[in-house]
Amino acid sequence: MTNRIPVRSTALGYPRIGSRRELKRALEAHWSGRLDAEGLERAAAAVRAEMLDDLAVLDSVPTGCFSFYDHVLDAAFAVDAVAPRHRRDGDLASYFAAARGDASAAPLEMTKWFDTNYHYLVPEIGLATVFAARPEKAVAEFREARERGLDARPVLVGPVSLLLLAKPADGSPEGFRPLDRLGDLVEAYAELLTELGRAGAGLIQLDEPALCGDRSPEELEAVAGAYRRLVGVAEILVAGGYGPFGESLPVLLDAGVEGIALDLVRGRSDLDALETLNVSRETFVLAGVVDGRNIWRTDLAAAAADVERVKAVTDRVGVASSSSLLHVPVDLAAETELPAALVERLSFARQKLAEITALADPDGPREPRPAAPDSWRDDAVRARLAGLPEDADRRAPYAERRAAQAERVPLPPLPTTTIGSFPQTAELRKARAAHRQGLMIDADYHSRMRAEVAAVIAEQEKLGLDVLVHGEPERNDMVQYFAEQLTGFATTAAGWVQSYGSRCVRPPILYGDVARTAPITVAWTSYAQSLTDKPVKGMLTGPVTILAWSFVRDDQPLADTADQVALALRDEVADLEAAGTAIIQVDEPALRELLPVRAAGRAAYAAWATRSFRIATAGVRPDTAIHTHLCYSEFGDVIDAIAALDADVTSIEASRSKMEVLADLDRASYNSAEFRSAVGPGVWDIHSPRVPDAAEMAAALRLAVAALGPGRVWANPDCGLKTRRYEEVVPSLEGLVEAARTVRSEIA
Ligand code: MET
Ligand SMILES: [Zn+2]
Repeated sequence: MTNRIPVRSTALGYPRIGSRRELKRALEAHWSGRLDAEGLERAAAAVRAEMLDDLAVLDSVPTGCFSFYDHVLDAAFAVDAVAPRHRRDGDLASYFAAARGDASAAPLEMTKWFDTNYHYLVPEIGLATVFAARPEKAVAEFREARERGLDARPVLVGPVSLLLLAKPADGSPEGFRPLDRLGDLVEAYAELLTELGRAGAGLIQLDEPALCGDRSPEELEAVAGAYRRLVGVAEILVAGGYGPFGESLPVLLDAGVEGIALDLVRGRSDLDALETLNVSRETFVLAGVVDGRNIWRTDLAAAAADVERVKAVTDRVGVASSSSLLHVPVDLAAETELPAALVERLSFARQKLAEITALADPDGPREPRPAAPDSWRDDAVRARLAGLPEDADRRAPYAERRAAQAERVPLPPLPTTTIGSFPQTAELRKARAAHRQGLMIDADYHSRMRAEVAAVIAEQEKLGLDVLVHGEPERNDMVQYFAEQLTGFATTAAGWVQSYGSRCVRPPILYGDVARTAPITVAWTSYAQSLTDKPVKGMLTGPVTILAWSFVRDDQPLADTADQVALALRDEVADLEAAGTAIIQVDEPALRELLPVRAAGRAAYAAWATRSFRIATAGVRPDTAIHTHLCYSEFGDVIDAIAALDADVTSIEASRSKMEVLADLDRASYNSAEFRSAVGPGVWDIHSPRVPDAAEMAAALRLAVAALGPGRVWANPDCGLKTRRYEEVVPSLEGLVEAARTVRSEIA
């Protein structure tokens, strides 16, 4: 080990889509054939140059965090772990084939990155995967930074996380786990590190976020072996970034890594552990005190105190972000419309770099974060929540509800419905843009949207669906739409955050107490209902999803914030019911996303998350049906929580995962004698342009009937139809109605 302090200030990673989403535009132009590979590379170089301009204020500059699509895919390509079906002429073509698929090959699966709304591509690793170092990207980006005279630090996803995030390649033998290939993979990493060293790299950062999850003794053994091998090759900084390293911390330190980057925002228990571990004063620790996941200004006094605690343990301490800054927008300066009191309390990526350098400067500012202004507080909401009866989240027993609902809205077995949205056509988006820019007056915009609702109702009547929707044409986004109409929320002009590939989202900012000032959706639902005798579902977004897809205040527990959102929704639900709506769907697609990475936090999460949903929904009469919808797979972990939502009908993603969810449902309280609620396992994968035929949807419905019993199955797609085109929607729904009729006649 060296005695120098290698890093005083750094970030673990940085937004890479361009401050004005330049890379998004270049990628989409390239994919549509309007920009050649050279043009794309020019745009990418400009984005990297902008990143380096920003990062230059740090004394150690992370490199290699640029990506054409995804950093996990970059790591797979850096060790040549490319599935045979994705190999094309040229690396870039192979890379995009893996990321997006093409006519001859399905893409890699995409899934959520820890408890974030970022999606990574899942590498496929098998016994036949041949690892080989492909250091070109890492070396080139390192050199780009060095040529500017910066002290550059290459960053790569580490080998253990790469394998833990991977899935077994098709055809792998029973029991094979990608981690079984760690020994071979580590040799490829050793070569990557060697090549980076040859190019002049000193410290190299390996991201091991998977070590922020629960790891078995066997996995820890593997971690120890891998790092003992790699520390001989380079000076390695291991970063996590999504919680505490916990049991992995002593393993990494024992393996002799040069340094460790701790997440002192979400992984504060590592700080306590560090104090008891008896580490050498030579240990190099990066104190991740600037939150990489949220947009609040850092409390510099509190952060400096944490840095001091680390300094009491070791002599080599640097200041860093808690995770990559990938999860926050680039620049607060782009927001000119936000209220001053909010701006003063915010910090986006560029502002966070300034906070990091300030904290690294012994004479830098140390002011605490200013307290929230009184105007952000709503005592009425607080009083109402405090006075909420203990049983405000409880409804009548399911059996009683079921009978009352069947009487109020008689439906055939296997009722057909959709999830809410109908296609957001180019024309609708144009109208919305014109309205936003002030080029279309409110009245014209509303009549345009009402005409769309009427068309969507007419289409559904023609198709013969049983439970209709208004189609959500008026909603720009299922969270932002509600955020715009609730107090305590702000929306940004340019606060884009990468969600996957070229896709970015603009999460609203939930800064204060939340309340509803007027009904939000009632007029739309009532109008739709006035056009048809069939029941029209009311359509709301649930409290957990609203939180998950926003930047949320961090000055009180998430549970309290969720309850405030729930109360606002409870009023909306009550107004829908008063307007005569018999079925109200409250979507919770993000229920799985906020599930804590470690098992220890999960029960508490499930308790508050499901209670907030029930607060939102339990105010209704027994004869009003509450539906919910979830659409990202891996339900196994949250199946009991889904049951605890106590919805009357749950529609759920099932077709991509080949109805596997039915097995999970079988284990859940769904099957308990007192709670046998209905389920709509999606029989049409709306994430693909493919039109399924009636026979295949009927086969899926038969599986569902066999698993759940005929009285409990609904027929519906996997998710809303907003991203699809009518050319796909109409024939698919025709097939769905036909499939339901076929299976209905079989069980009659
Ligand atoms: C991501 S879940 C989407 C649910 C919403 N009701 C829709 O149909 O679009
Ligand atoms: Zn969905």
